[in-house]
Amino acid sequence: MISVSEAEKLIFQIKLTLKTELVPLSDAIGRVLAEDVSADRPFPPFDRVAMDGITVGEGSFQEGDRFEVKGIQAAGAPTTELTAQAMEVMTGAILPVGGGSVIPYEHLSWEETEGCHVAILQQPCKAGQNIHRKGSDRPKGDLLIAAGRKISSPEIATLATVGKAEVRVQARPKVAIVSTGDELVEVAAMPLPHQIRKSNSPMLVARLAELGIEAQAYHLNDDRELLKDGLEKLMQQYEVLLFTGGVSMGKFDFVPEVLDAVGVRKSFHKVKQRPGKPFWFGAWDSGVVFALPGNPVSSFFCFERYFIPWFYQQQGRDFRPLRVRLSSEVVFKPALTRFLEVSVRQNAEGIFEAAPRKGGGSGDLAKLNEVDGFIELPAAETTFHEGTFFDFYGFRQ
Ligand SMILES: Nc1nc2c(c(=O)[nH]1)N[C@H]1C(S)=C(S)[C@@H](COP(=O)(O)OP(=O)(O)OC[C@H]3O[C@@H](n4cnc5c(N)ncnc54)[C@H](O)[C@@H]3O)O[C@H]1N2
Ligand code: MOO
Repeated sequence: MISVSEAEKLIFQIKLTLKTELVPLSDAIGRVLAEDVSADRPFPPFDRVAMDGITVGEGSFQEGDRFEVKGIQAAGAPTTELTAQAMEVMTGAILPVGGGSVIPYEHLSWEETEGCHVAILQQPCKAGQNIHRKGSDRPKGDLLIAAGRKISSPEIATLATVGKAEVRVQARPKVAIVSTGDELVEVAAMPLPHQIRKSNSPMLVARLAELGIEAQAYHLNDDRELLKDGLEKLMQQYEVLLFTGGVSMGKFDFVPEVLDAVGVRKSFHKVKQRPGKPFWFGAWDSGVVFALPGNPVSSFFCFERYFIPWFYQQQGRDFRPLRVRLSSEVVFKPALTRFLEVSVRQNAEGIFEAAPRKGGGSGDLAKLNEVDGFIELPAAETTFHEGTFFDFYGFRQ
């Protein structure tokens, strides 16, 4: 049996070659950028008027200075030339030729003299004020976003402004979830006394959807031949197979031997952890298998602890668990890493406090409704003191 950190290391060694694809900008949110994005023009692309008011010629001016005002430069109108001492200009307009600074309406009073509009300055005006100079944010060709960034709304704005109606992003891995076990029936079915409804696949499909992955769910019964045939077909179509169940010591736990029979190379079977000890992991040339233990809490926690960080790594992103403070002492004797269910609240000082939640074992899926995630208690210790910080794997958004 290997440790959690050894398991993680072996998992991280497996790298998929993710393809890229073009998607419309409207579908790019949450995807990972697969191209560098540079400024197609200077930012801003012209000397941009930054306040509604008037533009006057070069130089600085004093309170009481007077300007004859003629004409108006609206946003969206091609540039014009200053034909008097000043021209009205609107925010977002290109600065008229001859304009040297912009004085907002709030700093002006007005007079009508012999058919002329005259603006009188009420405050001093600095040379060049209220002009957002061409290229002052970024020069043309400047790298704005490097490939590998997860696209959020600020990136959408940048992509839009450089004209990316279509964006090259990393393709998502093709993922199948395969539940196993003859005791399992469909969600809509009425189970017989010895049966239960499938809950692991809907849970994992939902969790993958939160990660932006649309996974397909399959079920294979506890039969070597059926498992082998099913597995061979799935390996043709998918890059990631998430098995649940059938990996421990039972007489019908055929998953490890069938994976071996079809040529999936085992990286490890069994990890010094609770829950999730019988976790199996391996890969074939173009894909990877996470064979998660069937108990719902074990399946879920192994998915959170191993699949999600691995998925981040495939995308070139860092996965950093939040550090949280244990709010009461915990004693755990076996020499296993303990993934302990906790509720987490931020206290008045801004620290995240993790309160352990007692409950059943790894079959107690109802308990998951009452927790926010789990903390990882290292195998080397048995007493975990109040006030100590641990890594937190949260599953609520
Ligand atoms: N002799 C031993 N027995 C067991 C060991 C062991 O080390 N030695 N480990 C125990 C631990 S720990 C776990 S975890 C389980 C994992 O076993 P399997 O991966 O083989 O899972 P199953 O036996 O198929 O199922 C376990 C349990 O979970 C329920 N289950 C399975 N799939 C689903 C699903 N899709 N939705 C809802 N519930 C599911 C299943 O009905 C079982 O009750 O093994 C222990 N045994
Ligand atoms: O490792 Mo199992 O998940 O304790 O029931």
